[in-house]
Amino acid sequence: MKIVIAGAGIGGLTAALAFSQLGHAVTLLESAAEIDDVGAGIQISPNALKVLDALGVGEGVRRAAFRPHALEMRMGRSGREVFTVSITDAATTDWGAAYLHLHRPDLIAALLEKARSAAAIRIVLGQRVTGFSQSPESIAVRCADGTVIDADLLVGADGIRSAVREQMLGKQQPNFTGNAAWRLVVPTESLGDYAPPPTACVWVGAGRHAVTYRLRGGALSNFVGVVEQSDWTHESWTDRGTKAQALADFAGWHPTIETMITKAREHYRWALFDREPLPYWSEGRAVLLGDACHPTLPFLAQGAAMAIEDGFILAQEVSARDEAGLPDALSAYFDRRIARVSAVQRGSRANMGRFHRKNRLSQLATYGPMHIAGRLMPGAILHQMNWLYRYDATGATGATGTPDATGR
Ligand SMILES: Cc1cc2nc3c(=O)[nH]c(=O)nc-3n(C[C@H](O)[C@H](O)[C@H](O)COP(=O)(O)OP(=O)(O)OC[C@H]3O[C@@H](n4cnc5c(N)ncnc54)[C@H](O)[C@@H]3O)c2cc1C
Repeated sequence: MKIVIAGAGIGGLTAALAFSQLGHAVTLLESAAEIDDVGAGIQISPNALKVLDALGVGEGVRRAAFRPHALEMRMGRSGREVFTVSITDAATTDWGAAYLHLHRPDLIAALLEKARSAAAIRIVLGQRVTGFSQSPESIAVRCADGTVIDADLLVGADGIRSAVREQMLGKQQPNFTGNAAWRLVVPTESLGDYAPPPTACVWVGAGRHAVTYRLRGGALSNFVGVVEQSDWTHESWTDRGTKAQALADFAGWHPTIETMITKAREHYRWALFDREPLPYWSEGRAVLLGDACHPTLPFLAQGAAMAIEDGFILAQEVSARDEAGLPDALSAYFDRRIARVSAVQRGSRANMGRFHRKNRLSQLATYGPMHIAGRLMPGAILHQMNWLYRYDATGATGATGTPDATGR
């Protein structure tokens, strides 16, 4: 089939590789003049890495990654440990792949290198998709410069403000959560004694939390700091912020946090959005994936992982039938994905509440049991991630995980 994909982000690139591997011709249209990504970190969990392996980018990703040895939670101001749980080799074996940290541009570069070497993928930069019209036989994809491309299937991988979704379901703003996320990356050597631990570490405090981890074999350190920003209005959503504002947001926090903010050269602040699950993801020959249909809060670090799984499963379902079976393929794709992504959306929201305990009493009630569980049953904390991490969209490892949080 002739597949047009709108958006060459993590989801669009993954889908392009999956479709081309299964013998389809792909045109990937990206509105930006260059494909790169913000200098921030991303956690790639085992469920996503299994897909990247199946697409032949796992090795490139591993070369660029950092592998943390533990999950940790600490109090933001004092740095006191709530729990530390080792990510053992046994856990990694059970999940079926490693848990990695990457610099986002490194992940994009690994996907892009593979896509550029695939004869069946044509990448067009600076080409913004504005809409589509379709008949039962084909779909015509319209671009901002007047170009029209005929295809058998249009995949909207065009992110949270998707033009493809807008045409399908009308213009609806995603919900602003009242939170903004600071994101910065800093060379680890510049931090001296205040380098963050070589773990995935969540620092918790009243109305805010931070996550620190290492990238690029440890050479870079990443900081994501989430702060309540309920006074923000539509106009402030694109306000990128300054170092002074980041320091003010985390004033009095542990020197690791303050030093990371001080030493970073660039400070970005992002408004965080959420959206209720959509009733459908396709209309005729147009279909959505990733943030275009399920923007996910970052509190389970699964937004990109879900886009990666989506792209692979969509290509599998489409390829399992001939063109006449396209409506069934798109229904099967939705049915295989909706329970899992909805559970991730709910789990992310619940984690946001857990991390942002306001007063001492609710902090004690939340972090106290976590502290005890970390000491007495560290395996139980890792076990909670099994439904997410064991899942294998490729089926190559026998799909030991479950598609949703109920364990079904
Ligand atoms: C603070 C923060 C931390 C996060 N951390 C993690 C993490 O650790 N792990 C994880 O798995 N996820 C994480 N996420 C989520 C993750 O970043 C997103 O879910 C993921 O990038 C979505 O990928 P996507 O391809 O669907 O969309 P996007 O990455 O938004 O890509 C969309 C692409 O489409 C292009 N585009 C837009 N409109 C058009 C158009 N009309 N025509 C053509 N091209 C278009 C854009 O330029 C872009 O390249 C985090 C998110 C945030 C905010």
